Amino acid sequence: MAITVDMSWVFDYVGCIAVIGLLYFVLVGVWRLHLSPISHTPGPRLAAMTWAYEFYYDAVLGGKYTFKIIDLHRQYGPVVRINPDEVHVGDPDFYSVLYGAPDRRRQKWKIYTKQFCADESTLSTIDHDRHKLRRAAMEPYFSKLSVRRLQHVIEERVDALLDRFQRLQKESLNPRQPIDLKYPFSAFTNDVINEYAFARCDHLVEDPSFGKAITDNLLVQTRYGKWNRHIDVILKLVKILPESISRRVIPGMDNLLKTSRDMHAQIYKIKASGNTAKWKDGVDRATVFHELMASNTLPHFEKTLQRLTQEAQTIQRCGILTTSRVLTLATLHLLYRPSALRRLRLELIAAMPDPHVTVPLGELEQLPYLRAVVREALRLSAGTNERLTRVCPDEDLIYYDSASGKEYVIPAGAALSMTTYKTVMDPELFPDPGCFYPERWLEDGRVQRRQPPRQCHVLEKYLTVFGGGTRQCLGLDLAYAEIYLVIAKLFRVWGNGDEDDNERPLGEVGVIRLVETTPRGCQLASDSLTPFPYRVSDEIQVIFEAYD
Ligand code: HEM
Repeated sequence: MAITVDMSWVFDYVGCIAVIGLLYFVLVGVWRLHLSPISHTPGPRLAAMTWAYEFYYDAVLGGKYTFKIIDLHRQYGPVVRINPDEVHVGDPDFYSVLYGAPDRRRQKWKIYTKQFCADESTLSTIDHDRHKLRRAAMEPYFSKLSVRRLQHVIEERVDALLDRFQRLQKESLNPRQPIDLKYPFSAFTNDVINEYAFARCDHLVEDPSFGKAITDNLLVQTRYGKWNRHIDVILKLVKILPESISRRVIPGMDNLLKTSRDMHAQIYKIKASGNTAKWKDGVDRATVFHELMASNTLPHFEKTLQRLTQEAQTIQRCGILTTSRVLTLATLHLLYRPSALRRLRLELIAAMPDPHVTVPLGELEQLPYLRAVVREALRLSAGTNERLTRVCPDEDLIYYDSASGKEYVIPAGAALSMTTYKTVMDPELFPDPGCFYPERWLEDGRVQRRQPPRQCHVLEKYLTVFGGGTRQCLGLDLAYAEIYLVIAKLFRVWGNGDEDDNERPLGEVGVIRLVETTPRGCQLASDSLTPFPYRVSDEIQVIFEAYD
């Protein structure tokens, strides 16, 4: 006799769950489209209804949402809703309103900070007052004054880098083998941040591959930021797996964990030696963590090992690829535009007649063309090329669109963002935005003959690559110091083969040749917090030909 099992209850349950699910999605959709405090903002309905819209551009297409947002502004105007909870403003003049003066409270947004995977760091701190407290304790260490006082620390690494460039051909089995510039420059910025902030040096500049694996791992890690923003649970799960497994699941994970362990051990040592004779032992100057531990303003609960390890990791991560990208772009564009390089070198030779004599940073920063080159390289790097999101907890922000006469009120508590890449690539502000024209930063600068000169001090306010307001980059002065010192010293002694042999300036050591690389090939292909495109074709290949 056949036994029949009544399965109808299973179908009843499934049907019930499906109806509840459908109802939930309908209600969420109605809320997002019609009832949410930002429902009046223009934008694609799909983006307003579901996160899948952004996820598609971020994850499926791979870092394309910034470019899509720029398109959306063309279609919908200066204010666009880009996901269920966030509004994006495309007007560069709104920057100071959004990021605010020091007395305006600005919070970060949880969904934005998830990508840093370091919730307790200053960078990820959501609350305005807590951020202020954490930042104030570190600020003196990264101030302009401190950076100038430690110029010799940075300069020692610049000299090591230049030394290495001179030896490259002799060290290589194939002297015609080009190198990808991002590796030596990332090795340099890595060494500097470790020396400057932690009084330790891994000597990546002297490493045969310039610490290639470490840079590659950092690049891979920047990609996880996007995924983590959407589905952070995956990384959380991977982190609790045994390391032998997690390193196989996620490439670059072993480096992330190793850095975290190293930092942890280093901070543990400092903490353990507090109030003992060993405090500051083994370092020739107090590190930022000695200062943080000793800080009277930072309460005890802010000095935990876990928090300070996250702080150390973000300082390191923030300072390496960003600055290295600017150095790489400056070198590429100067080699590609001989007239700009010639003008820069004339200025450097006059300012540094003996290339071995140290020129104070303050003097280098006053050289007009060098200053213009640094600004233009920063502009082309776009800093972090993703939007920076803020929440204004206690004021509505009002945007008035003069073209349409419309006023948009963005209510307190809503997530609001702007993208520096959009500003620095705006042809209205920077004609021919993809091209390298340091001249636009000179007082009477004009990019093309037919264009009227623009006042460069007017442009300065649009160079927002370091962010703005209370959350502006903490390492700004350190980054400037690295960029000025490398570009000045590098191009003081290396040319591009433009001069006759008998015109060679005193101290010139060789020629840098660009190999099969064009600025067009190196334009931004995908957005991420760290401005490096990932495609292999974006390598910037050069050969250093040292004179005998
Ligand atoms: C050209 C190089 C650099 C660029 C373009 C850059 C850009 C930025 C930007 C845009 C932010 C704001 C992020 C946000 O609002 O969420 C930021 C924050 C930060 N940067 Fe940089 N950065 C650079 C170099 C450095 C260096 C060398 C350090 C090393 C100390 C550093 C450390 C930090 C830290 C700690 C923060 C968080 C500040 C805070 O939240 O108060 N950056 N950076």
